[in-house]
Amino acid sequence: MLSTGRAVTSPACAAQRRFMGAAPRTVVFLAGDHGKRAAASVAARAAGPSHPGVCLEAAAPWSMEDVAAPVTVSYEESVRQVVLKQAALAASTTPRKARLSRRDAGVLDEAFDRCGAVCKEYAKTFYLATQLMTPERRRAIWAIYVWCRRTDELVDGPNAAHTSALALDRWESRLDGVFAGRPYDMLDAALADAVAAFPAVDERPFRDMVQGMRMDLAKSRYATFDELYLYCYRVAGTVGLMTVPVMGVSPGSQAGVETVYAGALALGVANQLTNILRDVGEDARRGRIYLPQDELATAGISEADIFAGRVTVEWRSFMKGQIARARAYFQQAEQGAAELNQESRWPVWASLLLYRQILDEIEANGYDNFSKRAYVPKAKKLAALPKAYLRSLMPPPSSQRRR
Ligand SMILES: CC(C)=CCC/C(C)=C/CC/C(C)=C/CC/C(C)=C/COP(=O)(O)OP(=O)(O)O
Repeated sequence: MLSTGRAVTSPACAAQRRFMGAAPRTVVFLAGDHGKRAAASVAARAAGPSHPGVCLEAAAPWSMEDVAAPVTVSYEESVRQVVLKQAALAASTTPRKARLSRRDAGVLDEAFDRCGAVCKEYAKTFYLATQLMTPERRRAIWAIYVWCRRTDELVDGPNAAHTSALALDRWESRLDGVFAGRPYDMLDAALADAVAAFPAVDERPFRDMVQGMRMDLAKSRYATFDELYLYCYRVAGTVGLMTVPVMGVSPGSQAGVETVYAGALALGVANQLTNILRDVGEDARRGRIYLPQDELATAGISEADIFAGRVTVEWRSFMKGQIARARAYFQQAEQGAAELNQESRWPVWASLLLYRQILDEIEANGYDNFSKRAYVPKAKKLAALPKAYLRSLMPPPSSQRRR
């Protein structure tokens, strides 16, 4: 249910339009979080009259209070609303018609085997750690992984130069087919079967990921961290929202499903920020800078510095701040990971511990991420597996709390 109240265009929206030439985007403030609402309300009054062409990106139940003072919010807040909505779907058991008949079981087995093979090839450690999960969960995770990989390849793969907005539109229609039980090919059929088996898996994060690919086609600069956050949510945080309903929350958890979803989002954001920090040089050679421009300016770093790969005092200090922020997201992810179903925790801890180590390697390289690629040596990667396994055996902290 959406309000009919006054809404205003956010500064972040204006920045986005500057970069993307997009239609005016307005986000209205939604239920909860009184402190932020008060602050946002002041911002809204300052922003002036409402804007035509309102587009609501976040939808959640309204209270009368919210109707009285709907105001603009940051992308971070609108993503938070998406997460809350996804968490509310966690208990969803409405069956989907997408399951193929028993006759097709052989075809599906083959499709899932293929998904497993792709996962094994590109994400070995993660694949290995999925072996502890129940077969139904494991195959669903592989199918989701393969869909994400194929989506990413549209803008990052060998044929990326030929990917147009139209190709992404077609890919999105195929996605609708998956959720409607009309898969296009075998790999889509595997995903259709997975989302039928786990009805709490919603189409929204999948569509948002395609939006992330659209952003990549249209944009090569990010004005603020809020803009970058939206990008990180779309291309990586969405993976967390797609997979949590499959992985499941520990029956002993008292943490609330929102904590788990927020942790999953945080892991995606942390991984993506890490990926960005590792690849600054590589991205710059493609003319791309995935770092907040306002923060670069404050640090006294110009685009020319980045293109020339200058590892200055300013750069090191800037990188320290960026790394600290990525680590904070990893920390939030830990809280969610600990509350997952025990058999699903291992792959999550493995990916968290492994990816976080890249940040240590950037430090070890003296913050030179222009000419050196930070990578985790094989021995360290292997050592992370038993460490992750031990972590996965620990009961959810919330189950230990006294009630
Ligand atoms: C923490 C909780 C509660 C749940 C976990 C939910 C999950 C699985 C989140 C994972 C999110 C994730 C793996 C996002 C992808 C992020 C990312 C930057 C992937 C990079 O992929 P590649 O491009 O293949 O990486 P490399 O370039 O390092 O090979």
